[in-house]
Amino acid sequence: MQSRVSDIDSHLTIPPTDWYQSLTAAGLLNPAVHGPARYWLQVEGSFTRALQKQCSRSFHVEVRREGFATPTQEEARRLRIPHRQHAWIREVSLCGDNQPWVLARTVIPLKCLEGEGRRLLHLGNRPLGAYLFTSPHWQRGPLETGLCRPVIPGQPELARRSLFSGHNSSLLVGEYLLPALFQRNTL
Ligand SMILES: C=C(O[C@@H]1C=C(C(=O)O)C=C[C@H]1O)C(=O)O
Repeated sequence: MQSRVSDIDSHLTIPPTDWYQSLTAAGLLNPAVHGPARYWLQVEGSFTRALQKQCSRSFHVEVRREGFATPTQEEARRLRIPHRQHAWIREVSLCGDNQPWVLARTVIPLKCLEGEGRRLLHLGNRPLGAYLFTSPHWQRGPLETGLCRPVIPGQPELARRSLFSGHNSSLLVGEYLLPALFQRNTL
């Protein structure tokens, strides 16, 4: 997988994360989910759109790592694909007003890349949400809440994730909230 991550911003990497079926379940272990991040853990519709609404100047997507790689065992299980099967894995920063607000990791199984799904290989800095929410094929499943275990100071502590299901395949989108997003006191 090609990486564009430098040492300077290594805190902008995704820590190991435990996933819970609901915000309430995660809240029993970490009440921070009910704090200022709560809105972002639950907001429906396109996350990109929700972030764009919060920007005063600009929004952009920065690709950090992208390529064929092996998902984690837990991701493979969630996607119901064989453990060692490669998938297209895309990791990006979603930046508001030139600051990283969210890290996103999307695992796209081979089956999703067939036919018009090939476009997913060439998104570059265009947000995935623009593709998923303008195509009638994709349906979002329920949101899970993630509690991260940061290993480097500044890494995200809270996350959300959901499956998007297409014709006969699903992809998995995880969004990891950086404190810069919800410590801005604007919501
Ligand atoms: C899934 C969406 O797409 C967003 C864009 C992403 C990307 O470009 O890789 C990743 C995660 C998302 O937050 C969305 O807007 O809801």
